[in-house]
Amino acid sequence: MTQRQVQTSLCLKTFALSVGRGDAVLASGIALSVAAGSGLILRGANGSGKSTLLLTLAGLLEPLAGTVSLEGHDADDAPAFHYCGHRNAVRPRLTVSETLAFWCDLNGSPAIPLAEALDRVGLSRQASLDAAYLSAGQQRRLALARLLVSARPVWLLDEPSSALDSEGQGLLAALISTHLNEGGIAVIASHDAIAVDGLDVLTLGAVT
Ligand SMILES: Nc1ncnc2c1ncn2[C@@H]1O[C@H](COP(=O)(O)OP(=O)(O)OP(=O)(O)O)[C@@H](O)[C@H]1O
Repeated sequence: MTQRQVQTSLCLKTFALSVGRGDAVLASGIALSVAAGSGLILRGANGSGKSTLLLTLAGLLEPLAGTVSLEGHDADDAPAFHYCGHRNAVRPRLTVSETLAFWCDLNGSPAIPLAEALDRVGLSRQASLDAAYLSAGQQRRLALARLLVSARPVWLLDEPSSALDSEGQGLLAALISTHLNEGGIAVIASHDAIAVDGLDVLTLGAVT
C-alpha cells in the first residue's frame, strides 16, 4: 500500500480489551472501532495507561484480556503499524538523511523520497547534520519523518507533539490530517491539543 491508496475496509478494533503491566490492570473493557480515515486521541492523567494501550495495540505488549484486530488487513501483507514512542530513536553519529535512510531500509514500503519527507517536517537544511546536533524539537521532527518514508496505514503516536514549537505542532496536525484523508488510521496519546478535526477521544482513568 502507498500512502495515496485508500483501504476503506480497514478498521482497528478491540474487544473487551484489558491492558496493564504484569498483573496490574490499568484499563479494561476497552471496545474501540477506529475506521479508515479516522483518528482517536487518548487522554488521561500521568500513569493512566495511555502508553501501555498504544504498546498493546502495536503488539509490543500482550493484552491482559480481550483482543486487538485490524480488519481489512491481511497478516501476510506488509506490516500495518507505525509505532512512534516517547523516544526519538535517533543515533547521534548518523546524519539526518542517514537516519531516515536507515528507517526506510528497516521498515520498507518506500512512500515518498527522503528529501521530500525532510521538507515536510522542516528539516531540509539539517539533512547533512549529525543527528546529535539537532535540538529536541528537531529530533522529534526527525522521528515523525519516519512515518512518511515508509507507508503504513496505522499510526500509533505517543506524545508526538513533545518538544515541538507552535509551528511544529501545526505541521504535526497537517501530517495527521493528510494521513487520515488518505485513508489512514491514527491513535494518539497526548496531553496537548492536536488540531485535527473530528478526532474521537478516549479518556483513561487515573490509577488510584
Ligand atoms: N515496564 C513496566 N513495569 C511495571 N510498570 C510499568 C512499566 N512501564 C510502565 N509501568 C507503569 O504503568 C503505569 C502506566 O504507565 P503508562 O506509561 O502507560 O502511562 P501514561 O498514561 O502513558 O502516562 P504519561 O501521561 O505519564 O505518559 C504507570 O504507573 C507506570 O509506572
